[in-house]
Amino acid sequence: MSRKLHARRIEGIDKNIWVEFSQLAADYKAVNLGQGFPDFSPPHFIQEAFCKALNGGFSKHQYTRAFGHPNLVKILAKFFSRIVGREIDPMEDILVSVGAYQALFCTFQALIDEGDEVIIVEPFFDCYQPMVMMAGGTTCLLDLRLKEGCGPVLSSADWVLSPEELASKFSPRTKAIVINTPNNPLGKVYQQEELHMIADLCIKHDVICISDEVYEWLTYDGTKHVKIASLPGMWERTVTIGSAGKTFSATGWKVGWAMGPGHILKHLKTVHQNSVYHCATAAQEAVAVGFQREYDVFGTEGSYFQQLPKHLHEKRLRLADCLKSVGLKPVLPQGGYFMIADISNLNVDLADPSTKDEPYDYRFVKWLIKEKGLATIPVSAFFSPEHKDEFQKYIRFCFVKEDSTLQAAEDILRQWSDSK
Ligand SMILES: Cc1ncc(COP(=O)(O)O)c(CNOCC(=O)O)c1O
Repeated sequence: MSRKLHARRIEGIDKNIWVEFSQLAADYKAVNLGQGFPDFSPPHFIQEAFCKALNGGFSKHQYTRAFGHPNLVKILAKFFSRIVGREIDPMEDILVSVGAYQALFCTFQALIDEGDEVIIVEPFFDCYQPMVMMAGGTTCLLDLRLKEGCGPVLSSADWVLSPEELASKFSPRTKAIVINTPNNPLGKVYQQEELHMIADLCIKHDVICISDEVYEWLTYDGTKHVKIASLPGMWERTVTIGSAGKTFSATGWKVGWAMGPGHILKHLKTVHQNSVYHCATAAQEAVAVGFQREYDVFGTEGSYFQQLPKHLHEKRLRLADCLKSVGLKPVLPQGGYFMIADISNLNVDLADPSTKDEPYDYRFVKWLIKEKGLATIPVSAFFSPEHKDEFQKYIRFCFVKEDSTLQAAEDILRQWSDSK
């Protein structure tokens, strides 16, 4: 066929970090600290809820309400009304999606037009920029910067927004700003004053805030997660993105949601009903049961939302100690699943000719997979093409893994370090 096949909207966004590196990790049977998914099962109560749904009669095997299974949207509204301090309408203010990915896609497709600018804070979860481009928008990039006078052990809190630089990115063409807190890959948790700074500018310039909060329950050392939608004047202009996969360690179920005022959500629903239309009924029922349980035990030791961060806290410190012991410089995350580490101290002969034109961190990660059998993710993948070169000396480790997996990774790193 001689005619051009692909649509203009997908030009330049065909490469995907997850497709490339997950395949490489599988091909080399590497210990996988790469893609962000637990290598353990969801908690029993939600597995049992899924089994009960599957054996709960025909209706859980058939279509349910397009914008979200009634049991799920009702408990999501009830649960998060208590968090944001306002009444959330389950039928108007929530769209259940195929993971947070689809909630993000519906948001950009529904709200961004040709010529609209979207402010994205770097480093960012890689799909934001391609999704803005597919919607016809333009990205306006803003870097988190390492603040002056950081201590010897870096924390994600050391990366901050410049108030002046942030303000300078807002223009009459700015339609939205995307924030992700806790942040992937850095693990930064935006503090109240930073969120107020963003909120003030959104209100001043009449801009939508898209707040990706999929790691909302995973904060450490007493760090508090604040929902920007709960700040004065922000509910009306914020789309909050959530993920049952990250909330209940069930990434394969692909249940997520967008939450916000009905006058915005109605447009996301238009995209949803003209694309995916519907999410898995049984999985939604199981997530609804999970949230009802968590509603009943919220804030107590029995809550999974308390237990998981406690469980991951130890893993996070153990990984940081291991990385430091082999000459890497970890950045301790305030939240999330991931820890980045500076690899600039390591002199490795990256002789593989097949990767010579790739960024240094890509080449290093491929070498680590192929030669040492350990999978991680290059952090320049979380930067725009325009800024990739400035951030090629970090790699990302995922620590939401069984202790045996972390031990296997440590053994590889220590053997390598001893042999240098
Ligand atoms: C910030 C963020 N938003 C959204 C999502 C997607 O969430 P869901 O799985 O619910 O679609 C993810 C999942 N990331 O997983 C890939 C990785 O970083 O290793 C995410 O990190």
